[in-house]
Amino acid sequence: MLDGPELSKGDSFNPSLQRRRNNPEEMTKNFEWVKLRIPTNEKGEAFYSSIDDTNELNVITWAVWIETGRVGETGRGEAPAFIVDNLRGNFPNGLHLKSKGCETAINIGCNKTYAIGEFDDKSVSTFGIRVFDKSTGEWVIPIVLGTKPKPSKGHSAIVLDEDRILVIKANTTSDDSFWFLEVNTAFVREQRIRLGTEVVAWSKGVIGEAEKPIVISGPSGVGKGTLISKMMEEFPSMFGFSVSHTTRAPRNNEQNGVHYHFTERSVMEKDIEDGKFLEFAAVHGNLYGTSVEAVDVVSDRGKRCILDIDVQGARSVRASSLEAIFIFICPPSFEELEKRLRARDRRTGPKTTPNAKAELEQGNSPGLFDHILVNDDLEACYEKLKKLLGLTHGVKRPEESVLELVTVPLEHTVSKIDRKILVNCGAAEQEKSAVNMFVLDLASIKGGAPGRTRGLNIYAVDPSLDSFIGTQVWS
Ligand SMILES: Nc1ncnc2c1ncn2[C@@H]1O[C@H](COP(=O)(O)OP(=O)(O)OP(=O)(O)O)[C@@H](O)[C@H]1O
Ligand SMILES: Nc1nc2c(ncn2[C@@H]2O[C@H](COP(=O)(O)O)[C@@H](O)[C@H]2O)c(=O)[nH]1
Repeated sequence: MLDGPELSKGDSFNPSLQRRRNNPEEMTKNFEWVKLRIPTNEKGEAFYSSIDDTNELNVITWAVWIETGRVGETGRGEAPAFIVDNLRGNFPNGLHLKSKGCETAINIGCNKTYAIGEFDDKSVSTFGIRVFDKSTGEWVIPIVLGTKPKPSKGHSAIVLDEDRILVIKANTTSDDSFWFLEVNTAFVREQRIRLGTEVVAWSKGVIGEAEKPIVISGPSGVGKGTLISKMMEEFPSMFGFSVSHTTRAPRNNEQNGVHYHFTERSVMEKDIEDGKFLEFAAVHGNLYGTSVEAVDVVSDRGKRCILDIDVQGARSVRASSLEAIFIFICPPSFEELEKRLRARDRRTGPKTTPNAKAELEQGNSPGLFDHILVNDDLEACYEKLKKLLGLTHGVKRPEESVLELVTVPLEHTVSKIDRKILVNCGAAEQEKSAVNMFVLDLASIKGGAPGRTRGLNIYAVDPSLDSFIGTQVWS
C-alpha cells in the first residue's frame, strides 16, 4: 500500500477515486490502495469526508485506480485516460464499485467539487449532494430541483461536458439506472439566479425518444374530450392522458389522479413558483395546469402523451421547451357551440363560455397551432384527426429492446470517449447476463431538468472485439 501525498485544503482528487472506508483487501488487483492524509478543520471535519465522518480520523482510505497516477492532482473532472485497446481486461479503467453507502466526487471546472452519495440517514429518500466551492473553501448543501432518484446500493458518476454529471445506479432496472445531475445547464443557471443560492437539478435519463406529445385545445364544449376519449379507446396502448392539476372541486364520478389532480390553490401556487409546471392558466376562476411530471410519466410508459388544455395553456406550452404537435378544435359555428354546451349543461350542470369568442380568434393566431380541425360531424372530424397523426387501426407499439432490460451490477466500470460511455459489468457477471458490456450513446440526448433527458441510445459490445466504437452487435 502506498502513502498518498499530503493534501492542502482546496486540492481535489480525480473523480474516479471512490471513497472506501472498509477493507482494502476487497478490491481487485486492478486497484491500488492509497492512503491520503487529509487535513481536518478545528471541528475535526475532513475536507473530503461525508457528513457522518465528523470526528473521524484524519487519514481516510481511498481506492485509487493504479494506472491513473493522478492522486491529488487538481483535475478537470474527467475519468482517467481510456484504454481502448484493452477491452478484454476485466476493468479497463474507471471505478470499481463494490461499496455500500458510497460517495463519489466530481470536479467541474477549477472551482467546484460535487460530492454525490447516499446518506446513511434512512429518512432521506434521495441521494445527498454537497458542493465544495474552492473560492470560499466551504461546503454548500444546494437546492436540488427536478425528479430525484431514489438512493441505490452503489453508483458511479462521470462528468459530461462541464454542465452535467452522468450517474449510473447499480442493481436497478434500466429505466432507473441512468440519471443526470445538472450542475451548470441553462435551467440550473437560471434557477441559481432566481433563488440566489447554489442549485443542482436531477433529470432522469430515458432510453430512446418519446414521440412528441399532442396538445389538443379549443373552446370549452367544442368536443376535445369526446375526440380524445375516442382515440384512447381505439389505441389504448399508444396514448396516455396528461392528468392536469386543478383547484376546482371534483364533479360527480371524477376521480383524483385520474381525471385531475385536485389540489389546494396555495399548494398549486407554491408548485408553480418552484417550476414544477409546464404551463398553467386561470379558467372560469379556477387554476388549471400541466405539471412536468404529468407529461413525463406518460412518456416513461412508452406512450404518447395527450394534453387537453385551453388556448392560454397551449400558448405557454408553445413557448416552453416541450416539443409538441398543436391541434386546435373549432366548432362549425358559435351558435352550434352554445347549443352543445346547453345540451351538456343539462346533464352536468351549468357552465359559461365567457372566453369562447376570444379563444376562437386566438385559435387562428399565426404560428400557434399546427392544425385546425372543424368538429362538425364527429366521425368525420375524428377520421381527420387520426389521419393527421398517421394512425391506422391496430397500430402497435414497437417491441421493447432486450437491452432496455439491462441491469448494471454493483461491480462495474465506466469509461468515456466523447459522447459514448462504456459500461463494463465485469467478468463475474458474464455467465449470469448476456449483456456484459454495453455502450450508452449520448450523442442525441435532448431535454433535461425540469423534465427527463431523452434520446439515450444503448447497445451491447462484444468483449472479444478490441474496439467498441461503432460496433453495434446487438440492440
Ligand atoms: N361533432 C359533434 N356534434 C355534436 N355534438 C358533439 C360533437 N362533438 C362533441 N359533442 C358534444 O358536445 C358536448 C361537449 O363536448 P366535450 O365535453 O367533449 O367538449 P370539451 O371541448 O372537452 O369541453 P371542456 O373543455 O369544457 O371539457 C358533449 O355533450 C359532446 O357529446
Ligand atoms: N391551461 C390549461 N387548461 C386546462 C388544463 N386542464 C384542463 N384545462 C382546460 O380547462 C377548461 C375547463 O375544464 P373542465 O374540466 O373544468 O371542464 C377546458 O377548456 C380544459 O381544456 C390544464 O392543465 N391547463
